[in-house]
Amino acid sequence: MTREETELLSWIESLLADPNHARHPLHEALELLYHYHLEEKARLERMVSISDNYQRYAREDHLSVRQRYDKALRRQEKLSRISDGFQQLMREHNIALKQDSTHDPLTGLPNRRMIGERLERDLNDAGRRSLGYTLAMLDIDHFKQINDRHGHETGDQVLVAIAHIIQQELRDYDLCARWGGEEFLLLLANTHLEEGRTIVDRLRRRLSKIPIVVGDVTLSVTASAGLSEHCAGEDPLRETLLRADQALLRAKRGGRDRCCVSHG
Ligand SMILES: Nc1nc2c(ncn2[C@@H]2O[C@H](COP(=O)(O)OP(=O)(O)OP(=O)(O)O)[C@@H](O)[C@H]2O)c(=O)[nH]1
Repeated sequence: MTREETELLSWIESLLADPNHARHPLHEALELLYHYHLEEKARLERMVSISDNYQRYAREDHLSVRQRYDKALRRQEKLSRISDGFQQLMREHNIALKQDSTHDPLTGLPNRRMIGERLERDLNDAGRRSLGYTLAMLDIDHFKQINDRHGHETGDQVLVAIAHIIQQELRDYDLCARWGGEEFLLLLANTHLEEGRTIVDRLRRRLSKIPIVVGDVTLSVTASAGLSEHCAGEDPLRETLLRADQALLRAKRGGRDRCCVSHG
């Protein structure tokens, strides 16, 4: 209420209260007008108050819709992060599973399973077949003595070192797998038998010259090998490999530290 309004109202109140004006012809009209004004004023104040409340509720309602939206968005983002993390985990898990099923856990070399797949693929490749395809079975000599003298764990580390040397010595397109125990199978693609013998002999020489150090033990190893070249129509994992195995047996019987070949 403004100051003028307050003053006017208190003036009217004092006029109405003055007994000298009680019989004035306008007294009753002024009194009615005065009360009418007070009622109208109260009504107006109620309407303003309702309007204010309505605006406040509308603001709060708008705010809570936004808050709900933000919360849902945050939850969605969290779910997306969890889902991304889960998918990444599954991808890593699949890669690890594939690695475990196709590689030897000790040396990290491909295992028999991978060799089977690779042989099938390579030997279906007519180009590679015509360039020659040689298998070499390489076996470390007297490996049992290493285990017996230095313990199985040292033996393990020697196998890891041997795997490393073989891989360094081979060409990029060759493949070395751990066939079992101290036996390694080499797939020499684009290679005829005599070239294969040269490669494997070079590898054996290198293997025998490199000192293998495991903790405070330093030792050297020799290896024997049997080679066979895949012939057309031959089952590589049965017939060609069997011939390589027989050649290896001859190398062992012939005194070890040597290479024998099977001419098919
Ligand atoms: N440390 C270790 N030893 C292994 C592993 N796999 C096989 N061996 C051992 O390799 C040895 C192979 O022995 P043999 O088959 O008698 O052959 P060798 O002593 O190498 O003799 P030749 O092959 O006849 O020269 C055994 O003592 C096996 O226990 C392995 O993963 N780790």
